[in-house]
Amino acid sequence: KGNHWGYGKENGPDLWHTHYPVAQGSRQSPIDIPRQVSHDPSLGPIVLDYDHCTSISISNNGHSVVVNFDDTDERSVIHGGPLENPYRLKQFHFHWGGKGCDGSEHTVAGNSYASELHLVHWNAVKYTSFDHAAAAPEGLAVVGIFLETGDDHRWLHTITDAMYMVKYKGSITDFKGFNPKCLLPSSLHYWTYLGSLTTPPLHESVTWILLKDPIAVSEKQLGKFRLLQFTGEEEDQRLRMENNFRPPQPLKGRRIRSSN
Ligand SMILES: NS(=O)(=O)c1c(F)c(F)c(S(=O)(=O)CCO)c(N[C@H](c2ccccc2)[C@@H](O)c2ccccc2)c1F
Ligand SMILES: [Zn+2]
Repeated sequence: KGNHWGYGKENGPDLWHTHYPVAQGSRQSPIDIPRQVSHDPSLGPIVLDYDHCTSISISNNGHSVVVNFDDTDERSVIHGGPLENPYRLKQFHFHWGGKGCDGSEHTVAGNSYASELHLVHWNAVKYTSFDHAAAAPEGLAVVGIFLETGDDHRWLHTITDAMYMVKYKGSITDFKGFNPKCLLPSSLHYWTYLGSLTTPPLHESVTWILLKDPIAVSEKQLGKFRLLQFTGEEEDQRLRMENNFRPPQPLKGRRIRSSN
């Protein structure tokens, strides 16, 4: 109905181009990362400076579960790697599949992971607001981290425990003092390429930085993501939030670089 986009048959990724023509643009995300990627020795390490980061809330916006941060100053930024400026952390969210199915957005040599975490940052040096940055070519930097099923992730519990408070679309609750540094894998080796948001408005404004090493989370923890609903409490339809991922898009000649 209308241009309310989603992940269902009637409003899913294959239909987004009708309201968001950029969906068929030249730098869309996600993509498949091929087995062989050119190594660029000039690419320095990515630095995640989250020590004074301030999470504010956790919310269900009908598309994903989102942890929002206070981005009114340079408290939590990433810099280095392919980035010319520091970028401020604004929010992070996840994409995941159905029971026993993979749900990452990027794939590696054709293989999907169970889930993918996105840390969304914006360039507050060059742009005056997130919304301006979000529509500008160098405006956003999103760090992607793959989740694979394995042992329990000791810190992910804080997020999955809060999920029962934001089960329905439109719900939000306090979520202070969470530092996403605890969700990083041991190695910060990464792939980087120029792409887009993977949801409408699909702005081609993202420098993607994908960490090569996945983190392990348990099937039980992933199951808690699927207790979330796409729909609001007042709606009679109860749609379980799962498979909220866009499939890989054409590379269209883009170069993908690998850190050491
Ligand atoms: N995979 S992705 O990183 O491209 C992505 C998502 F997949 C995604 F689901 C979201 S979302 O906020 O959960 C719902 C869609 O707006 C955002 N959220 C964007 C956003 C909103 C507020 C703060 C940071 C990021 C997105 O909603 C957005 C971007 C630009 C302009 C308006 C909205 C997003 F950036
Ligand atoms: Zn995302």
